[in-house]
Amino acid sequence: MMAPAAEPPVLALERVSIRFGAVTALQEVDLTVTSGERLVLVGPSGCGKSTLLAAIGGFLAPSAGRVLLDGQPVRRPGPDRMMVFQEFDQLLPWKTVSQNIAYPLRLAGVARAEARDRAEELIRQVGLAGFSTAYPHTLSGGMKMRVAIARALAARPRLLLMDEPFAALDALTRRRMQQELLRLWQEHGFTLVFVTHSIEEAVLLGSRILVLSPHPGRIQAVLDVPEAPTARLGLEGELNRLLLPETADV
Ligand SMILES: Nc1ncnc2c1ncn2[C@@H]1O[C@H](COP(=O)(O)OP(=O)(O)OP(=O)(O)O)[C@@H](O)[C@H]1O
Repeated sequence: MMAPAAEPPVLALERVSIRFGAVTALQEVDLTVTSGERLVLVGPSGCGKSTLLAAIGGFLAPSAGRVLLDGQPVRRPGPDRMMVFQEFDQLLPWKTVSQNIAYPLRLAGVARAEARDRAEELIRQVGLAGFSTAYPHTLSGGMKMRVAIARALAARPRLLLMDEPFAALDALTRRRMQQELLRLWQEHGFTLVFVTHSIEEAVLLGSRILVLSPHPGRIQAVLDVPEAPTARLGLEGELNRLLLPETADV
């Protein structure tokens, strides 16, 4: 009997290197991400996390190697890879909440009525019912982040790419957004690549954690996140030792 074929990865990086002049930001990174995974990238400042995300997004071409989405080389940004940043000004200030969410759909050729319906559905799902016609400057930082997430999910991307999305939020809002992201993941089952500096956030949100080491950026470790809370605490300890070796025993 033939073994069942393994599901092809949504994303594959094959020996990806990225150089900026004399600086090698990433060196020969190999990685695959399967459908529904929540991959979190951690590592010290300057290790290449944002560079890796930009290459997946199609904003940066690798100096060597390939980035494949569903087996096809990534050459440019596209609505199949929606990006969420930490900046509060990532929304278009002259468009309402609903228009901000519908805009990328319209650009991707979705009909006006369907774009509006999808926007309204996502507005409800991220807890912003009643704010469809509000403009970004009237919203709090947390609400703007909800709009950015709604906009990304409305496009039904193959990959949701998030670059430290909650880093600029206050601690309480950050916690709430983390829980809501997990809830949205349960509803939508999207595939997530998430960059953070926070070990706690990585363990909370990730199903797998990739640790990068700097200069040049390479994969130092790939760790599965266990379900059991005690095992998760152990993983936090392990990540602390990997990322802060000099302070691990203090
Ligand atoms: N456009 C660029 N031009 C030149 N060098 C760059 C550019 N972008 C990134 N770099 C360099 O590449 C390396 C990786 O940067 P990157 O921003 O990807 O790291 P990071 O892990 O996201 O850092 P941080 O956690 O501080 O955001 C750094 O040495 C950085 O100086």
